[in-house]
Amino acid sequence: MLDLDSTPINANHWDIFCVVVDNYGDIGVTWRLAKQLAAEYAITVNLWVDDLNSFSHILPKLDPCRTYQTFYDVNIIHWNESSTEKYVSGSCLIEAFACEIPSSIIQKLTKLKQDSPAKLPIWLNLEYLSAEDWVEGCHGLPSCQTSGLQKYFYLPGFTDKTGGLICEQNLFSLRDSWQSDKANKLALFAELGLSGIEAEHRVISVFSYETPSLLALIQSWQTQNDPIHVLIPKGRSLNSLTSILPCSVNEVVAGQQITLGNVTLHILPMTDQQGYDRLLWSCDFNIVRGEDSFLRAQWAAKPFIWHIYPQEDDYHLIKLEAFMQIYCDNLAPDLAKPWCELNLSFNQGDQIDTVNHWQKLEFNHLPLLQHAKKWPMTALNSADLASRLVQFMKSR
Ligand SMILES: Cc1cn([C@H]2C[C@H](O)[C@@H](COP(=O)(O)OP(=O)(O)O[C@H]3O[C@@H](C)[C@H](O)[C@@H](O)[C@H]3O)O2)c(=O)[nH]c1=O
Repeated sequence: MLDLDSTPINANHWDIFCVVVDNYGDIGVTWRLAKQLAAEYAITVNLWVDDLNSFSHILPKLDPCRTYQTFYDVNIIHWNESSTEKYVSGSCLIEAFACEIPSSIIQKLTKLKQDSPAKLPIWLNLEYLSAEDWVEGCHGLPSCQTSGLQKYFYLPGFTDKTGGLICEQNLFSLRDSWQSDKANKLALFAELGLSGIEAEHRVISVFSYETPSLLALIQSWQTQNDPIHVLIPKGRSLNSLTSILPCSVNEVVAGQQITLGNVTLHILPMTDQQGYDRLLWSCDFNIVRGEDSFLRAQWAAKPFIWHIYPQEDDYHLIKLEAFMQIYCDNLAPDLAKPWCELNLSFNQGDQIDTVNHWQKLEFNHLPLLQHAKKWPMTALNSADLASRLVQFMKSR
């Protein structure tokens, strides 16, 4: 067991601080990054997280009652007042998504700046992913704090002037080898306890927020000729389906199977991130949300709908437009149009348009799939986030 009192801390270690605002995205992104830095760059990473209960949904082996534990060579520390008192500075300090590090740490850093400035860690604020144009101009900018310390803005993004996208070096080869054999997906479905799925059946995963569009889509699939399996982890998507569930949402259990005409809803347990990646690789279409599942759906090389995290004054629709524009850059207009309209209407909760655009796209499934296969290399734009981050650190 890791214990900061007894463990010698390598002065080159990195600290990543994460506040779980809601759901799993904040911890999802920082956990991916921490694992990759440890595995590919042999960096000792301390991941400080304020809510281990949420974290345990995507890392089932995590014990929410323990302050220090290590998985995949990442030191996971429950961030609270007493644990942060033991903070020892390393070479990099990442505040994820503008979560504010405690004043006790700022005081330590301020003192370090006076006593031995060369030992100050590079302090970064890792921002949310956006495809908007302004990201290039703000990525890497320094910001002087009232404490006199300097912090940099690190902005992920899709172009070479941004901080890049999280993607492990071997991810695409693992995905390709998984997808090259249909037996893999069938084995995964069996492992998850899903029955009745045959190799040629259409399988769609759903990890969305609440929206009437989801209900409309599932109702439209019910009347189709071919079987469709909808895989839904227990969570927020189900709140939109109360009118078609045989019981209340609270009574729904993982493993449950609900038949609605030609549609079978399979309720899934949450799995770890690796399991979720495999699920995305195994489905024909994925409905995803937030930030991390949105990116992983792109890496899965399958067509998807992005249910973007709603923001005030519909700002999220601007972010959605920005992404759709780059995603459709090399896509034929007669395909790009219905795909964008499907995403927009799904996000706006427009039931009629969502179903109409879905139906238009169905006939174009193959070209959309071909585009989805090409997209990951285009999006990655020569270097992933972790490698750009390591370069960024070297250049400071
Ligand atoms: C369904 C499932 C997801 N996951 C993981 C994948 C992701 O890492 C994580 C989900 O995170 P996201 O897709 O980002 O969606 P999200 O909606 O959960 O998270 C967020 O979105 C951000 C944009 C907001 O700022 C956050 O505050 C947060 O709300 O859960 C699993 O590991 N196993 C599973 O079974």
